[in-house]
Amino acid sequence: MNLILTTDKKEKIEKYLRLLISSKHNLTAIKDLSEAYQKHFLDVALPLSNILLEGDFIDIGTGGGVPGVLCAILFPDSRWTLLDSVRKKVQEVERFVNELGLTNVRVLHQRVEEHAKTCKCGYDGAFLRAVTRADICLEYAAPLLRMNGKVYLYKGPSWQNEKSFADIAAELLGLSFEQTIRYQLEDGSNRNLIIYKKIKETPVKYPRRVGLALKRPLGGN
Ligand SMILES: C[S@@+](CC[C@H](N)C(=O)[O-])C[C@H]1O[C@@H](n2cnc3c(N)ncnc32)[C@H](O)[C@@H]1O
Repeated sequence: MNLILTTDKKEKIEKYLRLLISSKHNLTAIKDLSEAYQKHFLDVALPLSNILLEGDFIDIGTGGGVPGVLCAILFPDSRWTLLDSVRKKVQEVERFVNELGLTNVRVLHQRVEEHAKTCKCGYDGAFLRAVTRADICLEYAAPLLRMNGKVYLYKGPSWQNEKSFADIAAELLGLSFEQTIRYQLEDGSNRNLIIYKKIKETPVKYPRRVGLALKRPLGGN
């Protein structure tokens, strides 16, 4: 991995993973630190080895804070909004952020469709891991990005089936497929970081009202 991990970052990553796996709110099925290191930390960090994240980013559907908390530790000069619609998750992530002393993170309890309506966003990047099908993720993310901003989707092998749906949605949303970064975890699982770039204004009708992206996905049913 090309990422340079200072002692301070290593300590924060371990502290965060310990907080995550010991939370009484069941934010992850993983309860073992070395497994959390592999399946949460390395899953997030490996594909970012040659990427420098600078600017304003959003982690949509952050759950227990993955990937947002880890990215905020790895890239301290970037600013992160961690968003989730489930209050108890957001409160728990807020606690983690305070315990870690991260000053480049804000945590929001909101549905992403509502966030798009209430903020004049202009994020440089939107990250989504394990949220929903790729075309729905793109509808959530595109309206929040500035021009040339990027969507980063963490996907497993399901990506092969999702790509055709995602490409239909991308065309409607003003996004262009940029790159797939393929990587493998120690247990042999194949992973992908999929990157789309905003090349045109997203029509103002997106995202559609709450729930519609899921009910009638742009890529079709
Ligand atoms: C399976 S969890 C994944 C959490 C984390 N990203 C990870 O990789 O461990 C999906 C999360 O997305 C959130 N979510 C789903 N739809 C959402 C929406 N429309 N707005 C905000 N959060 C949403 C859920 O509440 C849930 O916490």
